[in-house]
Amino acid sequence: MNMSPNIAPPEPTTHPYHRIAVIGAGSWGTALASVAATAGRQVAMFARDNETVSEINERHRNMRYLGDIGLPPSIRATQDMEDAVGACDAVIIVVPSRAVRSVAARLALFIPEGIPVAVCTKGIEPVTGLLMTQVAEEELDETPLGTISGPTFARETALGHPTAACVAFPFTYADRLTPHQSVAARFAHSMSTASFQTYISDDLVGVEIGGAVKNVIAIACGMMTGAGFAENTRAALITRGMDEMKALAEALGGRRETVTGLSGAGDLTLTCSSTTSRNMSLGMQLGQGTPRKKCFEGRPIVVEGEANATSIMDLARRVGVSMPICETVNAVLGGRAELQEAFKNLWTRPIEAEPRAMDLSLPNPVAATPV
Ligand SMILES: NC(=O)C1=CN([C@@H]2O[C@H](COP(=O)(O)OP(=O)(O)OC[C@H]3O[C@@H](n4cnc5c(N)ncnc54)[C@H](OP(=O)(O)O)[C@@H]3O)[C@@H](O)[C@H]2O)C=CC1
Ligand SMILES: O=C(CO)COP(=O)(O)O
Repeated sequence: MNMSPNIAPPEPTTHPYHRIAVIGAGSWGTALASVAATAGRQVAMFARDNETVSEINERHRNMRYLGDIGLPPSIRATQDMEDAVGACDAVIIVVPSRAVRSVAARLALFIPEGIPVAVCTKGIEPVTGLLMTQVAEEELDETPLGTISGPTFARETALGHPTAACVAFPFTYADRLTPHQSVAARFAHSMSTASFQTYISDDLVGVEIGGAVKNVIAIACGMMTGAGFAENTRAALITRGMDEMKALAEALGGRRETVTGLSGAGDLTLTCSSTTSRNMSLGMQLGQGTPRKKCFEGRPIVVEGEANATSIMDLARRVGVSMPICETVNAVLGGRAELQEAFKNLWTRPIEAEPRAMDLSLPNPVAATPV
């Protein structure tokens, strides 16, 4: 269990990381590279696609992702991961959850010792139930690992719309004595611009659980909207979804209040109310009856809530946390429940305490009501 945070914001004496490598040149990787370059950092991006590398270096655009947004010309792209990380002071991994382990394993071959890595992917690994930084830790050993997470649509971030995110790294004993010199503070300082506001946290578990679970709740909100339920229903799903996130974070050693911050409540607010969210959008299409194969017009889009619903539920069961909304989404996605019926069933569950500390163990009142 994390103790009280005792953390302080960056000070003028906080030294940023000057050279940042970004591994992954999709929409969020491109937006984060743009933030870092705007903050004055030297940025090297690793992209596996040759055309993307040429476009970024020559036209200062990433046509496949965010193609209409100009990028800072100082960003350098390369297809060679060793070249990207060779002279860096800090690394950002930003690939889909299914690729984090293989990317971290490859990075381990080149990364200089002691260089901090922020894993900005949102998910839980299938089978192992590990958070994304824990997956990276298995491959990168002693590397300091953390994340940057919050309500941050890539496109809006890259366009410079005011955005806020939490930079989370575990605190060492020394960090508690000089918090402004912590990895979290230095990373936050490195990524701060006039439109990208950073906050710091030492509760990596709380921040990562917020980022991973909100995607499933966003699918739930999309499903119920698409299926014709109304605003009361969405507000209930967001609020009770946050309760599920808090309970899981706490069971894993995180803090409940972290989940009320940018990475939990903030990201839920964003993604549960906008079809810019791929998770909300997938849910909405499914709720409207679109077959999965036809969603997004058949294009392969990264939808982390779909990719991680089962691993999140497996993890929740393992640590004994009840997550009825996530369970409903997982059952519908897996074809084990009919969407309308499954969401209606959420409203006939036994009465529970809010917050869930107290066990009321009351029967299902709907089932008990005489007809
Ligand atoms: N987009 C957003 O607004 C935000 C996204 N995130 C999170 O960031 C993560 C990435 O999402 P996002 O950037 O949107 O996804 P995208 O689909 O936009 O991009 C994914 C990128 O990862 C690359 N990639 C995939 N597999 C590998 C691999 N094995 N090795 C190297 N590169 C690989 C892809 O390369 P290629 O193009 O060659 O396939 C692509 O550049 C997700 O976990 C998401 O939840 C977090 C906050 C905001
Ligand atoms: O995580 C995100 C914003 O914070 C992006 O959400 P989607 O993956 O649902 O588009």
